[in-house]
Amino acid sequence: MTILEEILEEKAKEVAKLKKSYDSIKTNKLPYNRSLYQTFMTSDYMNIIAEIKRASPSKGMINPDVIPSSQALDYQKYGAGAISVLTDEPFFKGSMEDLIAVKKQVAIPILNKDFIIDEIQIDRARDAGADVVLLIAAALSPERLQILFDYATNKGLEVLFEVHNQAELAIAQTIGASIIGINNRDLKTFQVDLAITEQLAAQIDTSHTLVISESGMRTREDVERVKRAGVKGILVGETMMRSPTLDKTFEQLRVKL
Ligand SMILES: O=C(O)c1ccccc1NCC(=O)[C@H](O)[C@H](O)COP(=O)(O)O
Repeated sequence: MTILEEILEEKAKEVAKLKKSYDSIKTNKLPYNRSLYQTFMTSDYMNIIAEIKRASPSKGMINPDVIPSSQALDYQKYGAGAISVLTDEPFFKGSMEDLIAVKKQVAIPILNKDFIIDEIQIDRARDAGADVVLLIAAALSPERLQILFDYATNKGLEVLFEVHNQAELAIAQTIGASIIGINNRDLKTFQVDLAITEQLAAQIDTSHTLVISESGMRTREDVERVKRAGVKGILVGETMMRSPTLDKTFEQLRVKL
């Protein structure tokens, strides 16, 4: 079984529990309507989605003691265009409480980074104040992706549609995704290769579609490389979470477009 299959198996259990206990009507809803697309398409600098990521399957513990609200404030202060909060608990040690804490602190768009397989997770993301949700092409059938994509967009959320290969990109384009995340990490093998961004971005009309390069961003050279491929945004987790000097890390990665 691949790690993605393991994660999805756990998600199915989580969703089953959520369906028994989650009451959207009783939830204190936080506002959501900050547009990642608008912010990123009109910026002169490489936009950074800085991630709150305590742990991961590929790296184990990364920063278990992080305080999401203060980390998020720093991200915003140093120039993040958006913040991604990994809310999966079993594999990434995150939570929806992390997302709510971040939302209350900052004014920039918030991405709920999780493994969405059901509408109820989209309701929960929206109630918690997420502006953007993630759909991973490798996780679901094209039909199910279309249904969840429509569900999220009809509720006023933006969707970061994540792809890793040619076939997944074709699905994103058929569905009409306007924000495509190219994950450089193979979720089955954990191998990271920035050439994936170069190969796939070349097939996207980047004047209309916002392309985000995800995973493995460490240096200014990495960012310059994906910039040449037409990318306007990067999603950075581990490098941010391990940085002892976030101001310098942002300075290094936030290149002029
Ligand atoms: O990061 C993992 O090990 C991982 C494993 C299985 C599924 C997803 C995984 N990561 C989610 C992400 O896509 C990254 O958190 C994100 O792109 C940031 O990556 P990085 O900057 O390399 O931490």
